Amino acid sequence: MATFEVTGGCRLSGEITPQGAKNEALEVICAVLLTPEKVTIHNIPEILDVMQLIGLLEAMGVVVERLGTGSYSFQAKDVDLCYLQTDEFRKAASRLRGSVMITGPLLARYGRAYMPKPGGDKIGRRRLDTHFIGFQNLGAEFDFDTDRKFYTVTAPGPDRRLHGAYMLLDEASVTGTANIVMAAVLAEGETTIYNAACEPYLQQLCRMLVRMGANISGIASNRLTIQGVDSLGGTEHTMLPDMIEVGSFIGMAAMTHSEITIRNVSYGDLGIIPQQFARMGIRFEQRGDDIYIPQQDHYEIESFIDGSIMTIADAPWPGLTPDLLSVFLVVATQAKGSVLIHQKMFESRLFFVDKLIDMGAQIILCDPHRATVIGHDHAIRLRGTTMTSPDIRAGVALLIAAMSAHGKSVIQNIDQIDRGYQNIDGRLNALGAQIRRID
Ligand SMILES: CC(=O)N[C@H]1[C@@H](OP(=O)(O)OP(=O)(O)OC[C@H]2O[C@@H](n3ccc(=O)[nH]c3=O)[C@H](O)[C@@H]2O)O[C@H](CO)[C@@H](O)[C@@H]1O
Ligand SMILES: C=C(OP(=O)(O)O)C(=O)O
Repeated sequence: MATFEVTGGCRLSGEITPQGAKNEALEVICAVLLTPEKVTIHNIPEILDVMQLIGLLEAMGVVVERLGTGSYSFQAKDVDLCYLQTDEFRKAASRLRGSVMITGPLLARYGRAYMPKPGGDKIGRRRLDTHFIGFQNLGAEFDFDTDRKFYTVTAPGPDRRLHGAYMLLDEASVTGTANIVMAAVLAEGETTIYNAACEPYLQQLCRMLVRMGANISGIASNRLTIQGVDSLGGTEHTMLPDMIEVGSFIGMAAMTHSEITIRNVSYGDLGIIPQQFARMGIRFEQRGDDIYIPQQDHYEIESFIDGSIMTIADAPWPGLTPDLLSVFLVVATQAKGSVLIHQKMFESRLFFVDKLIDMGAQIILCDPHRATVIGHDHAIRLRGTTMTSPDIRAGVALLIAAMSAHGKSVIQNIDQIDRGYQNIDGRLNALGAQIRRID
């Protein structure tokens, strides 16, 4: 089990550029299955989850070429659907969440798809109803083998083609919307998806599909209308920077009293994230497309206008992404003031606070969804300790805690961090951190 040994108390300085967005990568890479033509994608983060998805596509027969760092071409001329019924596929696909998005494209193009229960973070129940009810709305038949935890979907009729439909999703599921959009672009007729997720990565997916020949309107809204087409062609696509990485670096700079510049953040696509950090009292400046964070000794959490304690809660885009709440929580441990962190979407994502409490943080876990943090205002430093990363974002929150702490910390199970952050130790050490990877 790979481990980080972190020497706390080092201030960072300099510039850092965010990697391409993990969650966009998982969507757009699955979309290459929609066409026999070549699709070239730039700014792909070469992180564990993404490399596993690329490996999965290769095993399915997609010809993948690495053109340079983060640039790949994909050509899905002949896809081996039989591979999808092998144990090897089952094991590989169940290692990551994003693999679920091969279902929509395969169903659209070949009229059938198979999928094991996908992996991803163990952060509570992660149902897939939205995906499969969406496919059923398009006419597909669906079967779930409860013993093997295996899903099968089949398009209707002898021509095995999906049919456009109106649907109101019961929740704005990100991967669910991506899957249904990818199924609908090749369906016959018009599909309307209301209560669609509309975060920037979905917008990017839709724009890429339009360049491939799809007909989608309403992009960036929660109501997408898709006129099905007979086939799609190749394209070239450049991915956005990862907003979760940007947010993680802002929090890290504040916690470690560091002065850093985060380059090329695509500020307009960060939504409410900068505003939320500002409400935590963290100062920063937008400089062109960069974010400059000055060294600051204190940051004070605002109260609401009526004087009540601030709540930071997640919500579907344009609300605050749930993937940053662990970072907000750890940053609050050294703020002046108190905050309630309310993780509405996932029910098992806050248990890592036990580790922070061991380190000396003042946190009350109210229930699985809510934690109250009373900040130390840097009067008391966290103490280094040994901990295990339970999920990708808790992992990075623990890394931030360790970097700010007094003494050495050991973080085990850092595969969880590597799932989403590329060469995080190398990039942070270049700014002055002391993180040692022990294999
Ligand atoms: C590979 C990928 O892209 N993963 C992201 C994707 O996962 P994923 O697409 O799996 O997450 P979903 O959007 O489906 O839902 C996440 C959770 O939130 C709940 N939910 C969702 C929508 C809603 O309106 N109300 C609600 O309660 C769901 O029941 C589920 O438990 O989106 C999540 C939510 O932004 C992120 O945490 C994940 O990083
Ligand atoms: C929950 C996350 O990832 P996944 O959906 O891939 O498990 C995340 O990126 O924070």
